[in-house]
Amino acid sequence: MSEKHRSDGDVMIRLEHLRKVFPGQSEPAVEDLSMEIYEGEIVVFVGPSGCGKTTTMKMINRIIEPSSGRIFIKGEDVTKANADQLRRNIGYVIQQIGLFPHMTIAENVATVPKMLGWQKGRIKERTEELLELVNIPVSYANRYPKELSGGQRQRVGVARAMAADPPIMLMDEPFGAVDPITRERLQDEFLRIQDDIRKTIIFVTHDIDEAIKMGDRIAILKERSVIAQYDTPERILTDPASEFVEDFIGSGASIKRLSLSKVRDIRTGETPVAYLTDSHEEVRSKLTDGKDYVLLLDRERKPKRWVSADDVARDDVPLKNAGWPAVAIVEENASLYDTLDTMITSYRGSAIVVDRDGSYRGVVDFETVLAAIEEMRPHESGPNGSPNGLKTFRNSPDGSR
Ligand SMILES: Nc1ncnc2c1ncn2[C@@H]1O[C@H](COP(=O)(O)OP(=O)(O)OP(=O)(O)O)[C@@H](O)[C@H]1O
Repeated sequence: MSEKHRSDGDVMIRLEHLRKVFPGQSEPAVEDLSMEIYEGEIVVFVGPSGCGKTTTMKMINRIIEPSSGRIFIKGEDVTKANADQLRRNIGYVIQQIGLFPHMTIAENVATVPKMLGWQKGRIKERTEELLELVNIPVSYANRYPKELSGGQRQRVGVARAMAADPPIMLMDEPFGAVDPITRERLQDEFLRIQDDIRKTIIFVTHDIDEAIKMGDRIAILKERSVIAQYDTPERILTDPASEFVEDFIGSGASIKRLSLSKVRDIRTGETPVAYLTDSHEEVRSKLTDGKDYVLLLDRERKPKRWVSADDVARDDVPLKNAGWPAVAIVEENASLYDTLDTMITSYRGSAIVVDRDGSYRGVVDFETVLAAIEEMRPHESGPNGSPNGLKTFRNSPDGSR
């Protein structure tokens, strides 16, 4: 069950012809939405402002009552179920104003367990466990929300939503109100947590890049929550269903795809290597057959320095000072996007790939990455082909693009 992008999971949430017309409005906010959400997946709702994302999400926990249509959770029709009961099974994280300002961090996290009548000891234990999970020092338990940073408040919001261990979580722009660096960290942390907890999550965002990063599946919504495409990030990027989706993805679909591919999935190259403890003669012997550089490794095979023939010409310069430091290093699970970024800023235009322990595995250069991009392209020709390949992923049925 832990594999990403499964298509064979159990359906956790089924929405059938959901519709919402707010009182006094002539147009529906949500017109006729049907979809299935698989257990353990993160489904991201993304779409332009006012298209109905929040309304749709709030109908799932019935903060907003649907005008018509039905909601099933694990096959059970909950459209008319007791709404309080329902909400206990659904954690809810909202942007910014999520926390109760007059309650301490611990009290905020304990809201639902308290409502459920848990014993004090159990609540304390759970609160501490959750604060640890979301990276908040337990010593902050008695602080008030205003004494925390924006990122910390968001973490507490996530902890609170998870308190009673609900199988479903709704997250409405949960990381929207923090700076980009904190946001990225919160996203990474949350994905790490999700790897363990495997909740079924509906995640609302404006940001297509966040959707691509967080989603096992993405629902791109148009006005009135009409689904423009509901698919995996890969499929959305490689095969956008319409011009609307293409426009929503924006420019650089190929570049965005690079954030989904890992460097370990492509063929890495080799470079001559030697050890810092080797003799100069030994290092020089590797610089034959047109090889210009040798990568020097330490005893644990961690990359340390690049050297050329000139750098090792004199035996009196110790190898640990010869050449220049090897700094453009990426882990095998780095995305191609990050790898490319590292390569661009590196002196040699290549990156050294290491395993989790930091030991040398290989090198990648622009050619390797370009070859990988080439392989990602569908092998089609004709009117859809474009020389730079950047807009050719779309496989339109009418062959018009
Ligand atoms: N309580 C309400 N009463 C009347 N109209 C509402 C209400 N809540 C939302 N709407 C309208 O329903 C439509 C969808 O709003 P909703 O908040 O669901 O959109 P959204 O996609 O979440 O937007 P955003 O991304 O800007 O948060 C909008 O036109 C909005 O004005």
